Amino acid sequence: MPPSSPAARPPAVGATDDTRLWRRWQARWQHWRDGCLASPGFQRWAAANPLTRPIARRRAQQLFDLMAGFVYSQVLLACVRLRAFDLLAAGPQPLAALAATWRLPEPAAARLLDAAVALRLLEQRGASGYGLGPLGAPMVGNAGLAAMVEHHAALYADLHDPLALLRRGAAGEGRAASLNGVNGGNGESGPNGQPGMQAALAGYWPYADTGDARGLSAEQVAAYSALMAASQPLVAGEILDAHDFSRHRCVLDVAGGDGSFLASVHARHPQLQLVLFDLPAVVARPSPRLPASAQRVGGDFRLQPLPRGADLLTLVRVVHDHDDATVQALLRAAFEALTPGGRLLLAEPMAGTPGAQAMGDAYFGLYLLAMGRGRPRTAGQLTTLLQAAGFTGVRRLRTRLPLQCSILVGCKS
Ligand SMILES: CC(C)=CCC/C(C)=C/CC/C(C)=C/C=C/C(C)=C/C=C/C=C(C)/C=C/C=C(C)/C=C/C=C(C)/C=C/CC(C)(C)O
Ligand SMILES: C[S@@+](CC[C@H](N)C(=O)[O-])C[C@H]1O[C@@H](n2cnc3c(N)ncnc32)[C@H](O)[C@@H]1O
Repeated sequence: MPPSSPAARPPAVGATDDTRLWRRWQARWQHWRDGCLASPGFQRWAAANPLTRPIARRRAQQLFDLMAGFVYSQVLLACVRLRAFDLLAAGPQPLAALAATWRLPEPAAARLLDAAVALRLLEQRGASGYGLGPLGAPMVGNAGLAAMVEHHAALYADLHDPLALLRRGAAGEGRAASLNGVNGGNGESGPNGQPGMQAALAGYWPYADTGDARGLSAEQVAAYSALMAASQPLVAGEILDAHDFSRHRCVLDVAGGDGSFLASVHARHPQLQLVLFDLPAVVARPSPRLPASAQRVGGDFRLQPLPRGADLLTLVRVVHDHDDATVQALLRAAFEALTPGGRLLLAEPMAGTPGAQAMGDAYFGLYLLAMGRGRPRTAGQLTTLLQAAGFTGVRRLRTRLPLQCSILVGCKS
């Protein structure tokens, strides 16, 4: 039994005899079950037995999908690069036409199209050729999803050697844990804590490993700011539907990127005063949808106080980028900046989200490791951090697609 499994841990102080007995039985059952599932004989029997066969087939398929997932991702990437979904939005097209448009030999185009059909991204439409599939149709015109798929090239490169990534990441975490102040890095070491070590995703998000991020140039923030602006519609609608913004007077969006979220707030609630806070190079980016009346403040929230006076402060896809010490300081600064009775709204994908567990600890766990800082947190862990900063009445708001973001709201009472 692995030492970290709950059954192997010593019973908590005060555990009753019943609890100890229950844990012992649980451990025995788990040991027996693991032995069965690992045994080729049991696997053969379960696949042959009509009662257990559906379970055996489903498990085999799930394991195969885990092994082959990286291939599926590249099929999706090829479709995105060829703009296959937007192209087929107008209607199905025959193989010859698609191959000509893409300047691919017909057999190569057929290979890709058949792969996309098998993955339900596309559908075979008889004599008409190929049309959209149920998983390809939501990609039509969705610049945010297309940009997400494209930028995964950096993560894919870092995951090439997962153990090397984990070892570099562990070195970075050790260093972060030894820091006392709120200043994340000292600027001397490379991404992931190794001097001179260059990692693709850490280079894409340069603020993650920079002591004073105010010096980042327009060029350094361009790619990630464009990705965040393109993908912002995935979350803005969820947040605006979940929380009643009309009860507020002034919204401060901290680390709000180029103002895309505030622009969506403005489109629904034009009466609200808006303040955008982000790194100087980010707030300087043009954002045509943001009204001229919106105030733009450039700075590093680890090094300077936040603008005061808002009665709603939003942190959208921000906190998971940072280690606990930085988050604690940021939440305290947010508490200070809000007017009495003001609200803090924190929105991001959260670990342990029912039905989307893989998104939290698997996808964002490794994503943020490759990025060089931060970790996915559960709603419970975030609630504890919010309460420690002084917020009361912290509650989770319902969102339609928790895969994309979950929301917590707390009050400065
Ligand atoms: C017959 C008919 C018409 C219907 C019957 C059946 C029916 C009701 C079907 C429903 C069809 C439907 C409405 C489908 C909708 C699909 C949707 C909305 C799909 C959405 C997918 C969203 C995805 C895949 C989101 C992915 C998000 C990702 C990968 C986000 C990554 C975020 C990152 C990397 C953030 C980075 C920031 C940092 C650095 C961590 O701070
Ligand atoms: C993942 S992006 C999210 C942007 C935006 N909230 C959204 O959801 O589209 C994180 C943002 O935090 C900003 N940021 C990171 N570290 C910061 C710091 N120390 N001070 C101010 N902004 C920072 C980045 O520039 C970036 O715009």
